[in-house]
Amino acid sequence: MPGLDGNLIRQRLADATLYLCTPNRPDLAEFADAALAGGVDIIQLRDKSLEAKQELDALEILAEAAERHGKLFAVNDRADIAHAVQADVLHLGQDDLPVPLARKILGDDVVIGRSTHDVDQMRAAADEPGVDYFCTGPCWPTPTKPGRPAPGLDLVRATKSARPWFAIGGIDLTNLHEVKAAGATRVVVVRAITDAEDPRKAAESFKVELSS
Ligand SMILES: Cc1ncc(COP(=O)(O)OP(=O)(O)O)c(N)n1
Ligand SMILES: Cc1ncsc1CCOP(=O)(O)O
Ligand SMILES: [Mg+2]
Repeated sequence: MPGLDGNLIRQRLADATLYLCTPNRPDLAEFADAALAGGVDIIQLRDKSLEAKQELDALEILAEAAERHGKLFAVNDRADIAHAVQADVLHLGQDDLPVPLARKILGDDVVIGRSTHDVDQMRAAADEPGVDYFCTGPCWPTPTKPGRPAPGLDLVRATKSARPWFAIGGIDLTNLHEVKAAGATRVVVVRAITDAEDPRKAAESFKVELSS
């Protein structure tokens, strides 16, 4: 299956407001379908426990689900795997592969995102060549990323960029209004959708709140 054209991926990124990271799970195909039907715009496999073959299998499921819904699928950390599966998006943290190296592997038709945790990193990601979007956070300490200190909403308030950027970390439907009031229009979530009894409804509720 050929990958999407880079312009189409960047158009979808420009329209994206809800980004979901999910671990692998036995019902991954049904879960991804529900989340994407509810309005998730980008779905990332984030699961450090997987062997490469398991990761490839899970990514195939996400790629097919994203294609069915006209949305984007993302690989975390690994440019080689992103290249192998023709991912739409690669997400890189501060301790991951440098962006220029990832670009060498992936070319220009893949969106690359960056994590940032303080004002200096945020400003660097806002200007760094080869970066398409970045994330700021955690907004609140979160068990999903243990040991990562939370810069909190101050970093969201400080963030200004022409590039798309997302707030991340501890965000749920009860505190989303605070994240929006701090200036974010796009969010990344994990537990708020992966732990939801009805992932489709949870995604729909996020989209309603993000569009108002
Ligand atoms: C969309 C998105 N934002 C942030 C992260 C976190 O990346 P990183 O800081 O490299 O931490 P790990 O996820 O690799 O543990 C992400 N994966 N996706
Ligand atoms: C991967 C990552 N990076 C910063 S916070 C975070 C996890 C966010 O997870 P949750 O939405 O469950 O708090
Ligand atoms: Mg990483």
